[in-house]
Amino acid sequence: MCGIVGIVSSGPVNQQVYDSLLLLQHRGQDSTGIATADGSRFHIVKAKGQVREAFRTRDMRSLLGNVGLGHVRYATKGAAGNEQEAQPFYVNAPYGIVLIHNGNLTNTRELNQELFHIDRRHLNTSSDTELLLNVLATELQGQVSGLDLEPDQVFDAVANVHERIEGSYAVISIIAGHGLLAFRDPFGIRPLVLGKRSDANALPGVQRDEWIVASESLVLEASGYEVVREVAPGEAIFITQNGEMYSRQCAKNPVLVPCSFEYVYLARPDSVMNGISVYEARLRLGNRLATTIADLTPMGDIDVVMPIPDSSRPAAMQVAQKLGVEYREGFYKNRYVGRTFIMPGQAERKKSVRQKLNAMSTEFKGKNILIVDDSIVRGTTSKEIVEMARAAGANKVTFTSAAPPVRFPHVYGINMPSREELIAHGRSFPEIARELGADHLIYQEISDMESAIIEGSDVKNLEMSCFTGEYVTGTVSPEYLAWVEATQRS
Ligand SMILES: O=P(O)(O)OC[C@H]1O[C@H](OP(=O)(O)OP(=O)(O)O)[C@H](O)[C@@H]1O
Ligand SMILES: NC(=O)CC[C@H](N)C(=O)O
Ligand SMILES: [Mg+2]
Repeated sequence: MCGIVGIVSSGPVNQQVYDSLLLLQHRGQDSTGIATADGSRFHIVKAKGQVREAFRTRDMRSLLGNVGLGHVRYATKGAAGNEQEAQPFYVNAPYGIVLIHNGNLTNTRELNQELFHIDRRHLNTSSDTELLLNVLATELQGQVSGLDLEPDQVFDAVANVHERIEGSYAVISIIAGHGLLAFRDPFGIRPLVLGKRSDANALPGVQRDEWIVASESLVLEASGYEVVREVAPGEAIFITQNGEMYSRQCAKNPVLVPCSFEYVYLARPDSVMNGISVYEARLRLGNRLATTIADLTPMGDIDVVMPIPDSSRPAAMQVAQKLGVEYREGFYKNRYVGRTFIMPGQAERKKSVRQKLNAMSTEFKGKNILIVDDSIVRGTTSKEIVEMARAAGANKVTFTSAAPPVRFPHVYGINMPSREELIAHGRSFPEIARELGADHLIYQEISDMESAIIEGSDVKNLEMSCFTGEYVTGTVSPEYLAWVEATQRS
């Protein structure tokens, strides 16, 4: 999923980009990077790890310039621990371009061939973002003849990029000496929001705006930007170094199909995405789940409802309220351990669940516990949690998930490439419950998840492939999925 941000100001942007990345840390913990443009000169710092540990004071001092972008990575293509694949990526022609990307391309094999055999471009990593940058550079090269660059030339290049690449992509890029470019794939699978505020650095008497594009609206809110709007699916925004903003629809048949998993787990609850408050969507997911639970479980069987911190809290609160059962927090969370699902490697994820959560026996002894999590993917968290609840003296453990069973690989920016690792793949509900060690297991229905998320909004469809096996981009074939399964590690 990754977190991305780009800013155009008339003063230095390094601290603003850094602060924004801290707010997006929940979207990626593998590596991080910032690029700034000082006139036509780029300054780039990227490193493994999280924002606070990656950037030193001397790095920040080197990041000069009034246009900047930043990235926190959760790897989906290439290796998580590889510094070479940390973003941003850079190419020197035309003009000099740096680029960051949230999403995952699904035609990388074809692009690799095209870029090498036709465009004569060399790629030095297995990152799909490096491919994307080189496609953009090739298409931009095709549009320009001199040193000048018109917004329409940039938009024509993006239109060609849309024709060539497939998958999900929210992209921010700086074209040296010209400005900041941002665009979103024709399905708007990954989020991107545009904001502005009056530029306090502007020269006396000059009125200009400072612009920001970011993965989540909370970044804008926290820094005093007003939300202008979401970047539309297929749309490109170009903001010159002087703060003039241009936009154009660059895709032929754009249609909004945003990722359902953003609402279930990825995004921060205080963000609004595509007009939907993530927090409210999670409350509604809890309401719907409560109805399913009430249909399937005799109420006398539950003494307390418990969330698994952090992401399931809003849903669990609603489940408790709707069922009229007490809400208790029995798992204490160590705030210094990050999100376990986005850590690379199963051994680390498993170890971290124990480091992160501890069961307080006073809340469990002799009780029938209904546990609510936002989702069960590999079952890493739920297996450990059930064991911990039992060790803490729980009588019966009912495990519930505010999302439906995850049965299919995700190829649009969440690293779950193989079916085998998904606990719900090829298993019936009783079999999954047995695997988890739970007495009962209840999942949200797919249609309830969809309605809960989009209720009251203009969004008509959601990208739900990991629940349904239906992929919105046409070329995701069984052969492609088998190739991903065979070649990608999670
Ligand atoms: O079945 P699994 O493979 O374990 O994946 C699902 C779990 O991972 C996530 O938690 P995470 O610790 O990443 O983040 P959170 O603190 O936001 O809940 C999610 O909230 C579930 O608890
Ligand atoms: N999760 C993401 O958005 C990943 C971006 C890109 N595919 C990478 O692996 O670096
Ligand atoms: Mg969790």
